Amino acid sequence: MGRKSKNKQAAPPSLDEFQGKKPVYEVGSKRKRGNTAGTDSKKSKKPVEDFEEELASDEEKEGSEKEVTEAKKSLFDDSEDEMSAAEGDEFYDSDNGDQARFSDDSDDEEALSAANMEAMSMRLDEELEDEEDDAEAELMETNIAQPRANNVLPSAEEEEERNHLAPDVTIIRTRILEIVKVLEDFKNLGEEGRSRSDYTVQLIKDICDYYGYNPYLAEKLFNLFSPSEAIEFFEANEIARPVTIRTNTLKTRRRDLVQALINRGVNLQPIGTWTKVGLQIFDSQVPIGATPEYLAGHYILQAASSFLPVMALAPQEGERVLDMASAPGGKTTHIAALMKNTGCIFANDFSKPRTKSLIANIHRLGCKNTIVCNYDAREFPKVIGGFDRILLDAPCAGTGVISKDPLVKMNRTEKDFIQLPHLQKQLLLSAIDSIDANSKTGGYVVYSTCSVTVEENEMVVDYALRKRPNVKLVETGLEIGKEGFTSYRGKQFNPKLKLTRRYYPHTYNVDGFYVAKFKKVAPSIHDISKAGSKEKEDRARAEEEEEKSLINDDFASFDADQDKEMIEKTKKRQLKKKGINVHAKGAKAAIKKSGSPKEELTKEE
Ligand SMILES: C[S@@+](CC[C@H](N)C(=O)[O-])C[C@H]1O[C@@H](n2cnc3c(N)ncnc32)[C@H](O)[C@@H]1O
Repeated sequence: MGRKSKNKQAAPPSLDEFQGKKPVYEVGSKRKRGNTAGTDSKKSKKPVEDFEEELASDEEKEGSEKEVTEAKKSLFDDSEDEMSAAEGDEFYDSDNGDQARFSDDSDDEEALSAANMEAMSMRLDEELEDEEDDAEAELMETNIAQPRANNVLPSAEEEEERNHLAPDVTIIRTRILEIVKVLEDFKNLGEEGRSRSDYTVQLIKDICDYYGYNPYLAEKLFNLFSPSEAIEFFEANEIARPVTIRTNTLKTRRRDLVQALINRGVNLQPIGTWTKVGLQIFDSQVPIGATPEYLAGHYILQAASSFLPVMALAPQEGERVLDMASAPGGKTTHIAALMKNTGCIFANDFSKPRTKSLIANIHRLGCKNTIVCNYDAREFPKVIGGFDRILLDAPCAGTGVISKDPLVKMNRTEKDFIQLPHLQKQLLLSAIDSIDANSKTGGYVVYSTCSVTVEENEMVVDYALRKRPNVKLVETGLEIGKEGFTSYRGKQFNPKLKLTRRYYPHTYNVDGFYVAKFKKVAPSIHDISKAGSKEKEDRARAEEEEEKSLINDDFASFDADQDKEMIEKTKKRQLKKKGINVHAKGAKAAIKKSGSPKEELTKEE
């Protein structure tokens, strides 16, 4: 059961209603509009830039013409070149634009335009402040005499009885909120004879039932937060993030793009003061993925959080930069823009199909300093080294982009959180070894993921710091973001991990993300290593064995005896797809002999 099934039943109270607060944002409400991407929802908004004011006054003249209040417009053409990771393969990136849709806005809602956005935004902030004051007062009152929460947890008989019935999501929702309340004040509210873990176990079970997660992932994500923050996180994963675009400064200026899009009936606003190129789209009369400006490469549909790793990388003109896992190129093209098409970018990706969308984006956005390559990035620096800066936007479990790909909720298992971190660690070491420690302008590696788990983030970074003492963590230079963990569930990390940055959907209304920035301070023996991915794999296995961490044996090895049958079947299927008769004379031998048997067959036939 997932949360969607609940919609037909009576609406249960929200967490904020339950706690005496009003929600910070709601789908399709004015509140959501006021909640600019990348702006901490609890803080007041700063004024938008001057040019928006100019545009606003222009727009005022034609205000009524530009009212764009039609409900639910599907804004995007399924543009192939910004292929979503979910479509392509198991890896995630946060720029899955085609998932973004607008929700219905109520008819009586005042249309937001460049002319009134400032006023509306201020009004919303004022309302929010009032609501927060009321909520605080209410909470104070409630705190005076909180009764013990009896019968929050179901008795054994109730459980048994319920096993035969369809789950009632209203009951589950209410219980989730009650348990959160108890856990936040266990001493006073906990029922006698019940432990904290009794409540936690029931809460995680309810989270699985209500939001549709598998128990393993629900617990992993729950453990990242306090109980109430965890529910905010799960709630935020049910809501689409704002639709955002990045101005391609190789082709236009943001103010010109704003004017062009307003003329086409697009309601938009700068994302926040932390980016000079981002725009949030509220509503549009035209498909955002098919405007002439889009086709001319003046912008790219890109999640706001995807700007952050590139901003942290801060590439300079004339540098040599490697984007290790670059498809479909949202970040590569941003790097090219910051470098003003000078220097040289190596845009690498291991997936050949994904390099098609990478190449398409590079062409559309007019990047002229970029070379596309198709290596397993663990092969670096054997392929080429000596870079000034490297971005490793690593393949990850995608736990930061669940609102775009809800399948993550059920599909991610324990195995993923062993295999992916293992790959991420190897890739990060390769990145470090491929940097020129004597670079005059750089010497930096940025590691990022669109996942929020500690295994894929702090643990990977901590591992790299231990294995490569010739690097140190430095400030990311990013204005927003929470500090990385320096300890987690009894595990201590390098204290400098606090320099890394975490992003969550419920705090910044952006996709969940993680960013760490390293500076290489000295060369090391590994820099000249000619080891390829295979040797590195073996070495990493040996090292992890030593450290007694577990790596599943089936990771990266497909030639075990029990796999033989499967390998042959796959080969046959590939041959059939290519139109080759698998029953032809000699086909069997060719299948056995070769990984790419086409040539063999042609010869034999
Ligand atoms: C998070 S996505 C990258 C998104 C990209 N940076 C962007 O902004 O558009 C991760 C990418 O890693 C690639 N990948 C996975 N394993 C790899 C490896 N061993 N070497 C290089 N790339 C790899 C996947 O094909 C995928 O495109």
